[in-house]
Amino acid sequence: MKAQRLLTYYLRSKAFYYLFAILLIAAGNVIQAYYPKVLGQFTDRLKSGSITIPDIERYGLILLVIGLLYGSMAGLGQYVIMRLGRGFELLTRGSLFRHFTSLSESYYSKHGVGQMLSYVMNDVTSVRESISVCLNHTTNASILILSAVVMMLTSSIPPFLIVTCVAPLLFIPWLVVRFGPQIRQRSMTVQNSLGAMTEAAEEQFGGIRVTKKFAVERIMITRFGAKVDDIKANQLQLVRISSVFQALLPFLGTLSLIVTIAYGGFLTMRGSISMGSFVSLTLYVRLMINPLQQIGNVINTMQRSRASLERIGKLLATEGDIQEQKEAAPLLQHSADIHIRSLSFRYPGSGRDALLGINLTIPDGKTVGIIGKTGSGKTTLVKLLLRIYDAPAGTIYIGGREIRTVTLESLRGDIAYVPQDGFLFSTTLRDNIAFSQRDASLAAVEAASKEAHIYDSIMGFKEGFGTKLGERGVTLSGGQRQRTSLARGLIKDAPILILDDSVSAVDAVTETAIIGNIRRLRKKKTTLIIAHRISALKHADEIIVLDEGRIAQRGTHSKLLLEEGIYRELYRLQEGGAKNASAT
Ligand SMILES: Nc1ncnc2c1ncn2[C@@H]1O[C@H](COP(=O)(O)OP(=O)(O)OP(=O)(O)O)[C@@H](O)[C@H]1O
Repeated sequence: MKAQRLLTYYLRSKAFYYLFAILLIAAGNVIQAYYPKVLGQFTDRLKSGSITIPDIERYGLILLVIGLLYGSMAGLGQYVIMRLGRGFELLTRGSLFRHFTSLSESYYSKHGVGQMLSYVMNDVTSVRESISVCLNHTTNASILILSAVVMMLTSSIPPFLIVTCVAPLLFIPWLVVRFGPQIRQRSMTVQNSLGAMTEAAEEQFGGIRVTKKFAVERIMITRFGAKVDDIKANQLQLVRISSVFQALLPFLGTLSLIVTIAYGGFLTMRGSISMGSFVSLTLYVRLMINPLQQIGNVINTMQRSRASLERIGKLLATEGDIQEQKEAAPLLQHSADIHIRSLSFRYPGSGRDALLGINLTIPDGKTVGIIGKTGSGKTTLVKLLLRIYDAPAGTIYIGGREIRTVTLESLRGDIAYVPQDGFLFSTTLRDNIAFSQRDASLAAVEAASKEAHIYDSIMGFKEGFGTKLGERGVTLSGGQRQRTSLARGLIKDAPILILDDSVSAVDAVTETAIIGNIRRLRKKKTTLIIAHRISALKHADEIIVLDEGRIAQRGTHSKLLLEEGIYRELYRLQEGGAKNASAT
């Protein structure tokens, strides 16, 4: 599993530091295990009446040194382990992010942003905590228990007494086998419900404006409340089983202590062992109760983190649907003509074809317009051109090359795609426009903004192109956002430009001006204009009318106006609307 490999790789690469930390903690605990011995000797001296004031000072000093050494060594060891844990967190988050960027749109359409955040936040934190807590507590506990056992065995306490006293602890492995898988299973359920809650939260926050406009806050609160209740129920189940498990381990320790006091006390009364041995034995057994609690903690945490590791592993094993061929070469730019041959496409899991039998040629340097009712397959065609989804083999060619045989970077680099609602990042307007051309000069950014008719709006902001968007910046209107996104596409000056309803949110006058600019700029460059308004594409060399995934009509604007069909009907409706509007 990839996640486990990531963990093993990290632990191996930092093995030296981990070893150093473990040694420090171990040494601290070995030193701490001396204190019952010191107290036992002190008790015997006290009881025999041979103790002097300098002896008391000496014993006090020894205990102080034990405390200081233990505190500093174990503390430093813990610090190193915690630091390394943070390093793992960083590495895993980076790997997950890189992996997310390699996944295809079909993954994102099925998994919400919230769920992805949950992997990056909850699961990674859970694994990080487990590394730190497990190493820390395991070292602490095992060394302390081992030291206690060794010290007991090397003391004057009879071995049969030691074995009897620690016998209840032999049930620990049984408890681990009994409870471990259940804790892991329930942790998995909790992590899944946490993911669902983060996803719901992300969706609710994203849609908060719509919620408010429709005054359905109560419904949204109820829906979100249901997710929270789900987590609560799952977490309570986990807490219940974890608590029982964690309580049983120290309970076994308490049983040991009871046996020690009863049996050890009996032997002391009979004079079989000294009072000092009895005190030491009691302290040793008591010393083991805390480590036992820690072991319980470790096992709990480990089971939880195994659940998270499994989730991360599954995610890392998911591969993007769109894979680049090993022998893929860059798209040659001799010619930017597009050929589509008998293309039919159906989305994975969908019951109907989004495109059916499409044959289309866009000669190099020509402009083609695509119009059609909503849902007729216009955007699907673009997604296939960009390989957001894979079209069947042998159906799409650019510059004479089947698009599956070219590198994704060159394919997407040679196409400037301007969607209807291009996402703008929370950064400056300049950075948003120069998104794919990071080194573009301010003059180039300004020129693209002028072509997209957004320049004046930007200059109206106090900080011009340095204006920040998003949470701490300005909020653009729908039309301003669209034109900023258009400027981002135009600055790319790519061999192929695709406008997907990219001027739908601007007024008719601005649209005419923008289309005029695009015609001038793209005179000898391949351009695909998708629009609902005929005015945006009537100048195209060829216009395709899509209807339910098929090409219903094709031709120039004037030819299509002469034909009976969807185009003429649309023209009649749109022109009629425009005339009515101008008449009123
Ligand atoms: N990811 C998807 N999974 C399944 N079906 C999809 C997916 N995306 C689109 N579709 C379906 O494919 C068909 C064509 O959608 P497409 O987005 O291409 O239409 P469109 O012509 O661009 O519409 P609009 O003008 O509204 O943007 C529709 O029936 C739509 O429901």
